[in-house]
Amino acid sequence: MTSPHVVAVIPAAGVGSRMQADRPKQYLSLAGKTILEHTVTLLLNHPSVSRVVIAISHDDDFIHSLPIIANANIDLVEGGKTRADSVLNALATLPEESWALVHDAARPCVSHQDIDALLAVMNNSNTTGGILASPVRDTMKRACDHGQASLISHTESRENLWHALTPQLFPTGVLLRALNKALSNSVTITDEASAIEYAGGKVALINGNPANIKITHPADLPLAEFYIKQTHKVNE
Ligand SMILES: Nc1ccn([C@@H]2O[C@H](COP(=O)(O)OP(=O)(O)OP(=O)(O)O)[C@@H](O)[C@H]2O)c(=O)n1
Ligand SMILES: C[C@](O)(CO)[C@H](O)COP(=O)(O)O
Repeated sequence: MTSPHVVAVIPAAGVGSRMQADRPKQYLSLAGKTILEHTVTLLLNHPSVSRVVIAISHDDDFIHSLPIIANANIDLVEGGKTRADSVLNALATLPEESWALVHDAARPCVSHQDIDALLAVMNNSNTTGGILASPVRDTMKRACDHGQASLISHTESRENLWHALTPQLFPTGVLLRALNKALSNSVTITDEASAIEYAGGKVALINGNPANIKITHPADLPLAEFYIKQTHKVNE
């Protein structure tokens, strides 16, 4: 049986406002390469990934300075106003029968081992697809919504609560239709799984390494640098 066509989709069209850097965070340097180069390289080097599609901002001034972009298995598409729009634009260029492995550019520390565990969902007929996720480990508090951020409103149960990570893996055609349905109904979509859930699909949670952090704030950079050095040893 031929293995399904898996295409990595990398949303990389954000501005990284929370990072407060002089450039979009995916172009900040970690361990000698940009964050985007780390992410693209690890996906290109995975044996099950046939192509990589990167969604970039229409005014991206950095992408063409990255040597890896010349790779024949990389396509660039224009991103959109939101992450979901950027993913949609990339999905529109893929074969309907492929599987889309959607992974944030800002998550350069994912391991091939975790990607292998996620890919197994393609053989599970009981679910639409799956996502890497990590169980919540802290007590969760909901803040008061009276503008007093430091006050606790109440404690939420953390039972069965998970952090959604990426990659998130779904059949391309199913995901495209689910995203279009959710967005056309003005549903707030912050990950692919929420669109699949909205469309009535079943999403498998695959326990992933919490080192697969999304670089969001300045404090994440030294942590990501440490994890990247660990992940390189594992992925090689
Ligand atoms: N319109 C957008 C917004 C985000 N992203 C991408 O989605 C991923 C996760 O989003 P996030 O961490 O929020 O990145 P930014 O939107 O850049 O960050 P911020 O919210 O701090 O501005 C990032 O790789 C980002 O580049 C995208 O492709 N298109
Ligand atoms: C997709 C994601 O990384 C899963 O946790 C997250 O939803 C992205 O959120 P962001 O606000 O776009 O960074």
